[in-house]
Amino acid sequence: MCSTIFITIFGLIIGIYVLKRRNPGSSLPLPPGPKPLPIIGNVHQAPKSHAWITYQEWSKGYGPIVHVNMLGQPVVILNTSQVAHDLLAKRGATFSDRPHLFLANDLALKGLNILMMNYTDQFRRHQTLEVSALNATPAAAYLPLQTLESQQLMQDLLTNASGAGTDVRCHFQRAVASIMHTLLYGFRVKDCNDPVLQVAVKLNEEFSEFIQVGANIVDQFPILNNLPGFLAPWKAKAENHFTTKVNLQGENFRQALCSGGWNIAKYLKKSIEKDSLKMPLSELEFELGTIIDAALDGTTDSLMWFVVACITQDQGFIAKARKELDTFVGRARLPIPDDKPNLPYITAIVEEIFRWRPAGPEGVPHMNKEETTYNGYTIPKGSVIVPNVWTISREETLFGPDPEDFIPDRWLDDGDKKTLKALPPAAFGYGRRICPGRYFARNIIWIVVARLLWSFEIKAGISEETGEPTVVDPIACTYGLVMRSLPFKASFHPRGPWVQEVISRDGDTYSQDHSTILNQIGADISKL
Ligand code: HEM
Repeated sequence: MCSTIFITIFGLIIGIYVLKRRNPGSSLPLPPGPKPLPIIGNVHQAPKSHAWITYQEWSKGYGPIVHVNMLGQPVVILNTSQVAHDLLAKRGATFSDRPHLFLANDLALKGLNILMMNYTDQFRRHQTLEVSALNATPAAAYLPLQTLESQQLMQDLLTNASGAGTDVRCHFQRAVASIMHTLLYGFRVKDCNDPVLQVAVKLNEEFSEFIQVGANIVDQFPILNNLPGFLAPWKAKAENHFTTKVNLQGENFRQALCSGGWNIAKYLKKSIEKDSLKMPLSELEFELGTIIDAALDGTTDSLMWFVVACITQDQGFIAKARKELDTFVGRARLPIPDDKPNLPYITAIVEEIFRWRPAGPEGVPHMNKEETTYNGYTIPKGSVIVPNVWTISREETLFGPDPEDFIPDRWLDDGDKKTLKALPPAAFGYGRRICPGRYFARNIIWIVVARLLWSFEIKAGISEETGEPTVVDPIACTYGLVMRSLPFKASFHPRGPWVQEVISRDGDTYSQDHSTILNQIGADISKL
C-alpha cells in the first residue's frame, strides 16, 4: 500500500516536471542541453567555479543555444555572437530585464543599483543621465585627465616597478580610481591605500559574491530570510554592505558639491533640476557610486591581462607595436590620444585584450519578460539569459584560427593591415543594456597601453628565492563577476635612456591643478 502511494506521488512529480519541461505554452522544444534529473534538473552538473569553461564544453556538444534547468529555473546560454545579437539586441524589448537576486537586489542594494534594475522607467531615467556623461562625445572631453593620470602611472611604474618587479595591480587600480573620482567628485586618489579606494574595492568584492546566480540559497528561497540572524548570516552582511555603500557615496557626493571646479556630480545634479527628472538626490548619489564600481574592476583587470599577454604571449606583437610607435611618435615624447589615427596596431591590441581575456567572461545575465521562440526552440518566460562572452570571443568563423592566442593582427584588414575590421566585440554586452562606459574604458586602456609599450620592457618579475624570472600562468584567475589574474610580479624596465628623460620631464603630477582641467572639460561639455 505504502509503496503504491509512494510510486503514485513520485509519478505525479515526474509528470509535472516533464510537463513543465515540455513547456505547455509552446509546441516547440526547449533548446538542447545536458540531460537533467527529475526535480533538481541540472543542479548536479552546475559548475562550482569558472562556469564559462563548462559553458564552453556544453556549447561544443549542444550548439549555439543551450538550456539547463536549475531547480525549475530555466537558464539559457548563448554561445555565438549571432544568437546574442538576435536575442539581446534585436529583441531588446523582451530581453532587457535582469534576473532578480534577492540577496543582491533587495538586501544589499535595496533596488537602487542600475546594473541590477529591470528595464523600467526608473532605469531609463538613470540611463539617460549615464549616456549624457559617458557617451562617445563627453568621453572624448575627458582625455586630458586620462592623459594626466597615465603620466602619473608611468612615473609610479618607473619609480616602483623596475628592478626585480612588483605586483602592479594597485598602481593600475589607483590610476583608474583617480580618473573616476576626479571626474565624478573632483578629487584625485593619490595612493593605493587611500581609504576611499580601499572601501570601494572591498564593496566590489562583496557585490561579486552577492550577484552570483545560484550561489546564494536565499535567492532561491527568499522565505529563509525570516530565519533569525544567527541562522541567516547574509542578512547582517548585506545590511552592512548597504550602509557602507551609502555612507561612502554620500560623503563623496558632499565633497563633490563643495569642490571648486566642474565635476560630473554637479553636472548631473543640474541636469536633473533643469529637466525636472523625477530622481531624488539619494538615487543620484547611488548612481554615481555604481558608475565608480562598474568602472573600477573591469578597466583595472583588462590592463592586468595586457601585462599577462606581454609576458606570456609575445609572438611578435610587441615589436610591431614599437615599430608603429617609433615611426609616428618618435622618442621625444609620450604618445597622446591625438596619435590614435596613426596607431591602428595599438587599437587592435586593445580590442584583442577584450577578446582574449574579457573582464566578465560570463557577461552580465539578462532575463526575458515574455516567452519567445527562436530557431525552432522555445525560450520560457523568465529565463536567466547568459551571454557566454568567453565562448563568443573564441568563435573561429569570426576571429580566425588560434583563438587562445593573443594575436592583435586578427582585428586589422588583411589587405592594408591598418583599417580595423568590423568584428563584433562581446566584452561590453548587448542591446539596451550594453555597457555605457565602453567609450570611456576604451580611451583609458588605449592611452595606458600605448604609453606602456612606448616606455617599458615588460617581463616577469624576479623571484627573491631563486633569482630566476617567476612563472606567470596566462590563465590563472579568480572566479566572480570579473575575471582577475592571480597575483604575479612583473618588472617594467625603461626601454632606453630617453624614457626616463621623457617621463621625468613632467614627473609627478600631483602639484598640477586638476581643477583647471576639470573646468575646461565642463566648458567643452556645455557646448555639446
Ligand atoms: C573594460 C572595462 C569594462 C567592461 C569589460 C565592462 C563590461 C560591462 C558589461 C558586460 C556590462 C553589462 C552589459 C549587458 O548587460 O549586456 C556592463 C554594464 C555597465 N557598465 Fe561596464 N564595463 C567596463 C567599464 C565600464 C566603465 C569604465 C564604466 C563607467 C564609466 C562602466 C559602467 C557600466 C554601467 C553603469 C553598467 C550597467 C548598465 C546596465 O545595466 O544597463 N563600465 N559593463
